[in-house]
Amino acid sequence: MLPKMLRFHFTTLSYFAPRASPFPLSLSISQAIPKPTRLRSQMASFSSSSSSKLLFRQLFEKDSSTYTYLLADASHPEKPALLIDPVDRTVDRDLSLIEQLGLKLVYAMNTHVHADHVTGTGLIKSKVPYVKSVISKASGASADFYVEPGDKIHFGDLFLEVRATPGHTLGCVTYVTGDAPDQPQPRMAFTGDTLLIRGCGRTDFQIFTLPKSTLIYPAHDYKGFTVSSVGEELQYNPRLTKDEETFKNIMANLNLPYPKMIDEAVPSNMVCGIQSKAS
Ligand SMILES: N[C@@H](CCC(=O)N[C@@H](CSS)C(=O)NCC(=O)O)C(=O)O
Ligand SMILES: [Fe+2]
Repeated sequence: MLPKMLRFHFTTLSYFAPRASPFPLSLSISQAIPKPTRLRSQMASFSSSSSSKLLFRQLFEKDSSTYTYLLADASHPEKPALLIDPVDRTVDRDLSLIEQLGLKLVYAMNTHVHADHVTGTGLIKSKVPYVKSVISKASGASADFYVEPGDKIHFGDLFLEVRATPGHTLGCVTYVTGDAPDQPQPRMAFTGDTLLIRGCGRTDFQIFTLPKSTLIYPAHDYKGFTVSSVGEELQYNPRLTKDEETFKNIMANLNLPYPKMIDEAVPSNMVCGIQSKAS
């Protein structure tokens, strides 16, 4: 299993979204489902602004120890925002915060199909109809837009890159802040469950091709950590610093309990959190 997880999956986009986008704020996504869509890879035109334009919040859902991340381009007139890995039971809290901050939520995204909680994306869409849900094509789940490795998700002048980081689930992706002059530095990687702080769901070394200064924001933490970096995890992650055989042995003997919500969470998350609707 491990060698497969180490493979690189970057792709060159072969087609792009048309310039006239029906999507609010002229963001990158312009095609609608039902066909899986690709995101425009064109870079946003750069201004001389600094990384201070990124508004960032790390939110926590205690029952599943899940982190939800809020990112927005605070310098853009419409303050477009996105949520990564929202949880259904904290949707009202998240939407209230977004309103208080004067942001316009445009994307509700998942790093993967979660097994331990129901995603908030469907509920968010029912409350804020113009929000579009996003998940990887490889996840097999339904959403408004499907991303693939190498795609870029623009919000205002900022964007996230999509990296394939399978292992925990086949369709796990990591969303990474752009490597460009006016993008936030250090880079930030939203790793889902692929890489946890001093742990992992399943490893994927693709994350470790990022600069050591890259900040790591996983989907869960069970020990009280909030953030790490590629350099720290390379040095101190008790699983990923082992050789392959030892790693396989550790992962085969985690003896984690069956996630309490898996029977409800996975079917729901395959349809964006609401079973009666497509997305
Ligand atoms: N007890 C929790 C489930 C905990 C769990 O299995 N966490 C997953 C990520 S959520 S799919 C995991 O990969 N954990 C790795 C670890 O080392 O803990 C519940 O019942 O929901
Ligand atoms: Fe998970």
